Amino acid sequence: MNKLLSRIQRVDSLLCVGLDPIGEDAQVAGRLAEVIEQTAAYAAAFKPNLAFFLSRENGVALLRDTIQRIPQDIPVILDGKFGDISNTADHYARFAYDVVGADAVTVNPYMGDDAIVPFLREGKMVFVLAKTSNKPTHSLQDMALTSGGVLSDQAARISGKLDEENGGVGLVVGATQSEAMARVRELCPTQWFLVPGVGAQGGDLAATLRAGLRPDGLGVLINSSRAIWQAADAGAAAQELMMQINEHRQVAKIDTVAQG
Ligand SMILES: O=C(O)c1cc(=O)[nH]c(=O)n1[C@@H]1O[C@H](COP(=O)(O)O)[C@@H](O)[C@H]1O
Repeated sequence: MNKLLSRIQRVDSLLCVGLDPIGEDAQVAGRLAEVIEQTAAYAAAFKPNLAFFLSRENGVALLRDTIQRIPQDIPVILDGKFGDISNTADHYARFAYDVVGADAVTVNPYMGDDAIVPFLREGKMVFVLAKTSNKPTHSLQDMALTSGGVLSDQAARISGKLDEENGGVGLVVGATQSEAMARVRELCPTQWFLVPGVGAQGGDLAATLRAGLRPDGLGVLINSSRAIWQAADAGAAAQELMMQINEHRQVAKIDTVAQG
């Protein structure tokens, strides 16, 4: 959390650069190096997605090299959407933190809080999936609870409780879900949200930030993967998105002041 906060302050950015490498194995290492170099100045964090590495020969080595290439002061969120019994989760945590050197992970809360706890470590952060950006035909997250609200609210509450007890726990809320974003922000007023879904998935940046930003203009990390990776100039694409985010942060701050 400290690493994230100092990085955000240093570059005045809430942009998370997603690293979902697509393309031939032979070209991918070079493109990863290029994207990291061109976008680092605008990145509050990087988020490599594990699937895009595991689908290649020597994917774990490529992931480790990629994380090592990222400047030390920029947090790395390994997006593995891990979620298994605690004994197994402990091994995923060792992989993420000790083998490849990530600072944070994404975790699927379907199996409950004991699937999340093994990832809680001093100096590390965990982002728990709450309301994801996809729109499935058959959704679990939208299922009504007998106690009121929907299942994704329960994921938010679990993450809130773990954050209260341990610190370092945030949530994943999709940028395509601005209504849900507002509800999750009510349930979790102080936690950090990792927000994928702008760019290629068409999420509404303005609505997302209006609903998700905390009154201090922080609390949200906006991720973009394909839109940056596929850009002719990845640095320019990252800078442009960072600036758009900052404009909305200004407006949100002005609105907050106006509302008293
Ligand atoms: O946990 C995630 O990062 C995630 C959660 C979610 O709800 N939706 C979502 O798209 N993601 C990830 O965020 C990235 C989005 O990529 P783009 O749509 O290319 O920007 C991918 O790595 C997804 O796996």
